[in-house]
Amino acid sequence: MNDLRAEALAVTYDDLVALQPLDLTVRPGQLVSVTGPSGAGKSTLLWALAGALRPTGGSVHLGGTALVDREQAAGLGVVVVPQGNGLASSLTAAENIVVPLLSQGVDAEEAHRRTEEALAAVGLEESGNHLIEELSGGQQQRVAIARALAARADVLLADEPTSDLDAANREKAVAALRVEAIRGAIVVMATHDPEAAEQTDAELHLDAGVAQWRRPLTG
Ligand SMILES: Nc1ncnc2c1ncn2[C@@H]1O[C@H](COP(=O)(O)OP(=O)(O)OP(=O)(O)O)[C@@H](O)[C@H]1O
Repeated sequence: MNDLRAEALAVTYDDLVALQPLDLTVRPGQLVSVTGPSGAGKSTLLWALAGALRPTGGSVHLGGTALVDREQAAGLGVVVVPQGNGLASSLTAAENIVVPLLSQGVDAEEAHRRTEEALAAVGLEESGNHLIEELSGGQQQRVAIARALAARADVLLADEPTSDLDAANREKAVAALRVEAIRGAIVVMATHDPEAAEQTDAELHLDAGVAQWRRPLTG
């Protein structure tokens, strides 16, 4: 698998500099947290890494390929767990996971197997048939994580994936992200949660768009 590399990546919204030029390389197998206060630029960085934002400056590459838009990045295995989960509320938890897999051409049996495994990884093996609108905020967040797990991403970008979770479920969610890294994925998680950040390999701290390593990546 390929490195994810940002070079002089910068984002400005009108007059607001949301992300100052940033160089970052994350390798397969690494789990990195992005921390910082509200408005620091964490989501902006994740969306820029996801190819969803056209940066004002710099570039993002996955291996030798520049990420130019969200569709292309998704096709290269770049998966996002968005803040606010992005699930279809009138579908069941399992349908939210299985439908995108089927639309990507994953064989039906394999799609259902991955869905069951992913729901189990976040402790929701009993909730697959519940409509999203019937689930709590924390359960919905876990479904969003499960959907990303089932996608078998090369790059998994999770925006505050544990914000609505209690301690036990947070542990499970971070453990599931760790398993993704062990599988060989690049995993970047924005978080406000110091305990979740502590469990990652490195912590990049953002403040007013300026990034500094609190714990740098090694290896
Ligand atoms: N689409 C947009 N247009 C204009 N300004 C934006 C836009 N999105 C974000 N911003 C601004 O850019 C800055 C960084 O926002 P961003 O959402 O990246 O921060 P964050 O660290 O993820 O915050 P939070 O922890 O609250 O989610 C903020 O000042 C925000 O108001």
